[in-house]
Amino acid sequence: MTDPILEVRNLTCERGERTLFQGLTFAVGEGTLVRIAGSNGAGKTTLLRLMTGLMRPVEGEVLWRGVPIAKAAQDFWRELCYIGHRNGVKDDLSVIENLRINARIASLPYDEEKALEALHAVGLSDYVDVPAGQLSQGQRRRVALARLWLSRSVALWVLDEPFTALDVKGVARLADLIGAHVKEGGIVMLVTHQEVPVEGASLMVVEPERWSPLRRTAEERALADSDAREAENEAH
Ligand SMILES: Nc1ncnc2c1ncn2[C@@H]1O[C@H](COP(=O)(O)OP(=O)(O)OP(=O)(O)O)[C@@H](O)[C@H]1O
Repeated sequence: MTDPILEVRNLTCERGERTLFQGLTFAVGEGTLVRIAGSNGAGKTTLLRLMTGLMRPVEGEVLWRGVPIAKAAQDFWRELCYIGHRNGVKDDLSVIENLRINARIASLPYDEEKALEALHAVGLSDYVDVPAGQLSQGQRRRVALARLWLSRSVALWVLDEPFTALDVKGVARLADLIGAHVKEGGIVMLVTHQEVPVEGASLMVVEPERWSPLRRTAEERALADSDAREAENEAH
C-alpha cells in the first residue's frame, strides 16, 4: 500500500446503550476503494458519519493526511464529498440549481456546461429545470450523485448506498465513474450490500461487526468451549 492518507485508529462507537464497535482500526492509501460491509444495524452508516466528522467517537480518532479531522476541519472538508442517505437535495430548487448551490457550498468552481454533462451522465437531461420536489426517489438520488461528476478534483468520496434506487444503466455509469476516480488516485469509501462492479481497483473491505464486542464475546465463548472440550478429552 502507498502511504496512508486516511487512518482510522482505535475507534469505539456507542449508540443508545450499545457499543457498536470498539478498537476499529484501518488505514487507506491513495487509489483505494473501501467497501463498508455487514448486516443491517451493524454500524455501517454510523462509521461513515464518524469518518466525515458528523459524529464523534467515544474513543479513537480519524486522521486525514496525518491530522485528526476535527483539527484539519476546512482542509479536510475541502477534500471530502459526502453523499448520505438523505441526499442533501433541496426540493424547492430546480435540478440545475441544486448542482449550482452544491458547488458553491463545496467551494468547487462551477461550470454550467459540466453541470449539464453531469446531468446527462445520470440520465436527467430532460429534468434540468424541474423542481427537485417533483422527482421520484431514484431521480433525487441521481441529482445527488451528479455532484460526483463535478467532484473529480475532490480526493475523498464517502457514499452511503450510492447504487440504491439506480437502474442497471445508472449503476454501470456510477461504477465506471468510481473506478476512474480510484484509478486517478482518489479514495472512495462506500456502504453497499452488493459487490461493487468496479474492475481493476485496489479494494479493501471493512466490516464493523468484526469489531463488535458482542462478536468478541462469541469468539471468546467458542474458545472457552474448545478449552472445555480439550479438558474433557484429557479427563477421559
Ligand atoms: N439516532 C440513533 N440513536 C440511537 N441509536 C441509533 C440511532 N441511529 C442508529 N442507531 C442504532 O445504531 C445501530 C447502527 O445503525 P447504522 O444505521 O449505522 O447501521 P447500518 O449498518 O448502516 O444499517 P443498515 O444496513 O440497516 O443501513 C443500529 O442498531 C441502530 O439501532
